[in-house]
Amino acid sequence: MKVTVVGAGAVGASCAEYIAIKDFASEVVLLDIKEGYAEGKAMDLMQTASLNGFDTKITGSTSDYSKTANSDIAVITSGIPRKPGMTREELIGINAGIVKAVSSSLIEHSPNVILIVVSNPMDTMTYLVHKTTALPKHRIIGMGGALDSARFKYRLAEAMEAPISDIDGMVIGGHSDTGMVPLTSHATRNSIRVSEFLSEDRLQQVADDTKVGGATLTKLLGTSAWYAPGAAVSALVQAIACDQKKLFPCSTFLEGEYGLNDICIGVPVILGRNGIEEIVDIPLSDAEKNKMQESAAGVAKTNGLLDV
Ligand SMILES: NC(=O)C1=CN([C@@H]2O[C@H](COP(=O)(O)OP(=O)(O)OC[C@H]3O[C@@H](n4cnc5c(N)ncnc54)[C@H](O)[C@@H]3O)[C@@H](O)[C@H]2O)C=CC1
Ligand SMILES: O=C([O-])CC(=O)C(=O)O
Repeated sequence: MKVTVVGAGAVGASCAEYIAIKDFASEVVLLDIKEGYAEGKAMDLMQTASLNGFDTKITGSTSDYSKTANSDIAVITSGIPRKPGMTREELIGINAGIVKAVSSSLIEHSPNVILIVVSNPMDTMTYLVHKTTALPKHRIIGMGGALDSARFKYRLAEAMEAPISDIDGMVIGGHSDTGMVPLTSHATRNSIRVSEFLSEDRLQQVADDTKVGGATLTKLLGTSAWYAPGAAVSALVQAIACDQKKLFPCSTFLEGEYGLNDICIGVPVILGRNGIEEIVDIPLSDAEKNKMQESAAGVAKTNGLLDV
């Protein structure tokens, strides 16, 4: 199993590290445009192998896509992150050109690749890849919901003073400060609805904190987060590589599911060796349906800024 990660910055390197530590891939190639940067990150990570007990071979490349040839999975993290006070949508001007060029180079060298798009604004970047490449839709996956759901579970556990392993919950919708739809009515603590433990106001606070999870960290760090994003990407890569058939919310091209068309947005999907093996269309309450429609309208507005 060969995995390429484009962008050896904060998220790309974290993602490569988690993939290596889980030891399910034979090879990880890190690629960046900064001269020597990916090679340096790869060497540094390889020097953790004997300490962390993995055999995954990590190599680096400066813009040489021949090194990525025949990748089974490729992750696109190349592009700029936001600074405090910015929205993800403001990154579109620079990141769209990068994501378009990178996806085309990846596919040229790995025609059977499954692409995972991370660069922001992620739903629009996923749509861009859908519109500008000939890849079938099940091989274009946007990562956002897995991260947002992890943050949702963190906030729920915090509010209930419960261990995170007790909590289950999911966030669908657009990966944006306003567009996320945390499914509070479906969230549970060991199969008991979280509304049994938390007041309506506290649950609303959890949902609000979840939606601005990325912005909160950006304010604290001066740039956006990388540990949880890297871990979320590695979980998707592992689900595909190991054919786990796991359910994650991912951004995928919709054709009528959730009443939406011609858009990539976060919905529950099953991930296995073929990429997105099924879109799971779950029943939503009227309030959740409305939030999903509003979220889609926001993503569509950003998509309208693309030149496709
Ligand atoms: N979807 C999600 O849930 C998340 C998305 N992100 C996004 O991921 C992206 C990366 O974030 P960070 O790693 O923190 O940024 P970073 O600045 O640390 O790393 C980005 C890397 O991309 C490289 N790069 C730029 N243009 C390139 C090109 N054409 N080819 C190859 N490499 C290129 C840069 O040299 C840099 O090393 C940002 O757009 C950020 O908003 C970050 C966290 C979560
Ligand atoms: O907040 C950002 O800009 C990066 C990101 O998507 C996240 O951490 O959720």
